[in-house]
Amino acid sequence: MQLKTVLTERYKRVTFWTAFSLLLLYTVIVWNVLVWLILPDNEGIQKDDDRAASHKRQHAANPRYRARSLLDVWNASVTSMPCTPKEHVLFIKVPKCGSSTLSSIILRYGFRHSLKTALPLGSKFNLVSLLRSLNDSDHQRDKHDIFASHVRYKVVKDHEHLVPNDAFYVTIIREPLSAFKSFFNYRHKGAYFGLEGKNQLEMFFSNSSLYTSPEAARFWNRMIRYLGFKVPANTTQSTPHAVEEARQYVYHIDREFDFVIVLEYFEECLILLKRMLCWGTHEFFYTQQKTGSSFSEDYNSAVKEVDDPTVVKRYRELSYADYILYDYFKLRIEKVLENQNTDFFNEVRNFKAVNRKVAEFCQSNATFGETLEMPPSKWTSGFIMRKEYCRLLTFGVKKYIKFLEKKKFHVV
Ligand SMILES: Nc1ncnc2c1ncn2[C@@H]1O[C@H](COP(=O)(O)OS(=O)(=O)O)[C@@H](OP(=O)(O)O)[C@H]1O
Repeated sequence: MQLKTVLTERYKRVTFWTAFSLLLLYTVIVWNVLVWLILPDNEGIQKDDDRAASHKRQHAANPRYRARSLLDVWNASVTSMPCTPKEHVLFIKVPKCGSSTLSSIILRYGFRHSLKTALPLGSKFNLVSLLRSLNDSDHQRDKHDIFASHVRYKVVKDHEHLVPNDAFYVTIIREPLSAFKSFFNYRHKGAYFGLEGKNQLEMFFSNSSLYTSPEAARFWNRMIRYLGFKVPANTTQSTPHAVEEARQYVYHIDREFDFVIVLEYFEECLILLKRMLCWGTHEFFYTQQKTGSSFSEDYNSAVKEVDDPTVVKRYRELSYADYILYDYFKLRIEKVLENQNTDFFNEVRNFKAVNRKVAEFCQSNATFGETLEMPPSKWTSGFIMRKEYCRLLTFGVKKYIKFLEKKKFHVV
């Protein structure tokens, strides 16, 4: 009886341990099969994690990322954003339309958020150089997050494989005659045509041998041509056919771009852009870049203030396609603004006031280390801004290129 009990007990133990071992073996096999089945994904995840970790490491080690701390944005801001910031932006920087001001806003965003930015190679700031950079074998495989250098839309279209599919397409235009005046002054065209003193533009447009000269042929429709429109040959004056072609191209631009900013409504457009991109208000602070008077002392009297009706009429005829472009998008923005509520206009007012304070602080004699403190408001994140941050605000494209190349931002 005792022997039987002992045998039964042993039998039970053996059965238990056999069953346990089999179960363990089964678990190990199933586990291995599962691991084998999902291994490629795991590896992918691991690689991504490694990449993210190395990305973060680079940030920590790279002195240029210290730039972020120069503007401490208070998280307690009332403007919490229930949207995801768009980080793929293609900005077509139409010359003499306030494009450098907007470009530096966008480049700064790319810089502060460590985005991959398409920049010209070396210190040469021209289309050829940007193209060389885009065609560079190291870059060719990768898409770029940010495009904000001078580059014609046609060139971008030819390199569309480098632009993320979800990129936000934005450009800027300006009242055509103002843009032309800015160009005329910046490129010293008065001196080129032997004009001196006041009212140079009036003299230029009252002399047909000047405004019909081969040199002047490239003066007209500069904005729409930059945006890719081929002005039909021999149509310096608008004909119904030429007008229709230009109008069709403007519709095309409207379809291709998410937003066409009109300089005359710059701040309003910045707030609309801020909402569309879901960026913080502080990302849009700016100081005005490339003002005409900084290139020529007599800009105002020689060019800018010229409002002779003949000049206006002649320029309108010669640049008819730019006016079709401008009138269309100006009307568009005015309609958008008509539909905004008081909150929007209060936000614009608030932005102007805060940006003015920022600009004053940056233009003041405050020394490095001094700060500007802005409390949160209904629309603006509160922030503490150190004087050094002003450099980021005033940097133009060329400077960004230089220090992005060096991968350094010296804060002390
Ligand atoms: N925010 C804002 N509001 C109004 N006007 C502004 C603004 N930012 C730049 N500007 C004016 O835009 C002109 C310079 O244009 P760009 O920056 O496109 O020039 S450039 O092509 O990059 O050289 C130049 O115009 P002019 O002064 O008439 O020459 C700038 O003064």
